[in-house]
Amino acid sequence: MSKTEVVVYANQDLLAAAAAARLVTRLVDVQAAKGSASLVLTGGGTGIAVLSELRASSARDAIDWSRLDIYWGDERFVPADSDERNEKQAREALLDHVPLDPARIHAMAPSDGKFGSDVDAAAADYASVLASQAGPEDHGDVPSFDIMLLGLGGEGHTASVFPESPAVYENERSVVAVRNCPKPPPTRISLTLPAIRRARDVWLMTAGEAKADAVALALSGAGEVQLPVAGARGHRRTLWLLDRTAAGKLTKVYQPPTA
Ligand SMILES: O=C(O)[C@H](O)[C@@H](O)[C@H](O)[C@H](O)COP(=O)(O)O
Repeated sequence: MSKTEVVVYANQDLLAAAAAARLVTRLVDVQAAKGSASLVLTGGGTGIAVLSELRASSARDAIDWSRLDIYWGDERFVPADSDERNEKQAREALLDHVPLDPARIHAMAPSDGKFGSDVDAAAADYASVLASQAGPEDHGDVPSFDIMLLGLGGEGHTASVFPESPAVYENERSVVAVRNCPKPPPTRISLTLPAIRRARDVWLMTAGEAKADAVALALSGAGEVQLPVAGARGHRRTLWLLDRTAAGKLTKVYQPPTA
């Protein structure tokens, strides 16, 4: 039975630093247990800030970078060298500064890659990459990711799955193309909620008052069609890492000690 935990930090900087520290601990434990680990990255300010904090951490090299598989939960369908690309931001924040095995960095295709402007082909290709990485123990065509990092929007999107969008109704495919996305840029590639739920741990990381309603609704049982982040659950654990403002509308159960 999956469990949900909520941890509230005083501010966004502390949230990012603490999430990075948690990543070191969890990835080291997973690698000690099974030799390798898999981490799914997210775009967005908080997600990239966590990677920057991980790069700066004095404990970061306790992780065996050569045995870490990197994936993305979503990607903006833009040219490879665009500053809007999640992969480029992640490389600048962390990936290009640690000794990862390049063959274990599984990026989604850019709009100037081998599929050109065909975002559907690029999404289908990533689905096949996931299928190729899944093993018999995964019982399907998506790996059981050890940790999936996700952000969320004020209206409840996560990855690039937006409320009432075609992606939120997708129950067959693991990866879809997203068009006319309310958050620019408009064309993206995203894991679907069923694929997100293949993760052992889902870590939802967000800060700011603008997210408080979505956080409170998601933690009080909102439906995933209207609030996709409510459907982002790990099959082992769902961990919400928040700053005080994003947690501002939660019940007292989740409020940090007043001291
Ligand atoms: O590619 C993206 O834009 C992200 O995957 C998106 O889901 C992001 O995580 C949220 O919109 C939160 O972004 P902020 O942390 O910047 O609020």
